[in-house]
Amino acid sequence: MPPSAPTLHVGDLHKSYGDHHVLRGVELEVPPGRLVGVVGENGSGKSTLLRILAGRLTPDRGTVSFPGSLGYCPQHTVLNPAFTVDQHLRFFQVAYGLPDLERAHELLDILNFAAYRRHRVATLSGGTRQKLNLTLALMHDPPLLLLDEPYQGFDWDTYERFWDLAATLRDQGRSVLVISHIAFDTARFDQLWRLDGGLLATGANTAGADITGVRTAD
Ligand SMILES: Nc1ncnc2c1ncn2[C@@H]1O[C@H](COP(=O)(O)OP(=O)(O)OP(=O)(O)O)[C@@H](O)[C@H]1O
Repeated sequence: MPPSAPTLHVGDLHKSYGDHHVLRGVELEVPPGRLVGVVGENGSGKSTLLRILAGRLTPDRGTVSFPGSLGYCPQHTVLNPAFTVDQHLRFFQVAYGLPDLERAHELLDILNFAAYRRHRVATLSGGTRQKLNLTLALMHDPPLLLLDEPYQGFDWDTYERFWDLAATLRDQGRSVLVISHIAFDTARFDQLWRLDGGLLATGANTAGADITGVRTAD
């Protein structure tokens, strides 16, 4: 594969719920080493799009292709309250076929929740559950990351750590797609897309300047 080939390619994606046509021909390419944002109003279809890209939902029409594996951090955590953080890591280690948990433990340190390793999920705060949710999406170091508002409930320090982590992954050549609601997040992205009327359009930052293509010189 040539280095400039997109990690993710999405063509003419359509999805309806009954007669509610949510996605109406979404086109998207995400190259390696790019941190891409998707913004849009509540109900515009952002989570629907990400769930389709992650293979959790079948589109009515269209294509999604990417080489290799992906990491998906859904908006709502899918954790088992009866199990500890460590037990979740071990389940996912088996599922991903990882030889060790070195990267997972690194992520626990980066996201600052290593102290909770032996705690059951039922006893964790919402923000700490979300840290585990994100760790489970990243621990196998996939080339493509699909993150649906991954910092919900994070304190400010962890929120900043998340963006440092996302930038590091981008710099290491990963493709990172983040759904965001927060207007001031938009400056963090190399490329910004807005989901509106079922279509993706190039976005604008809060100052109104088009930031799409900031890192697209390659
Ligand atoms: N399973 C479903 N059945 C019927 N309608 C659905 C279903 N899932 C989503 N929808 C509808 O599809 C539209 C898009 O929903 P989606 O959750 O993708 O939007 P979103 O942009 O992620 O919203 P938010 O910003 O509030 O998270 C909404 O009108 C929602 O009510």
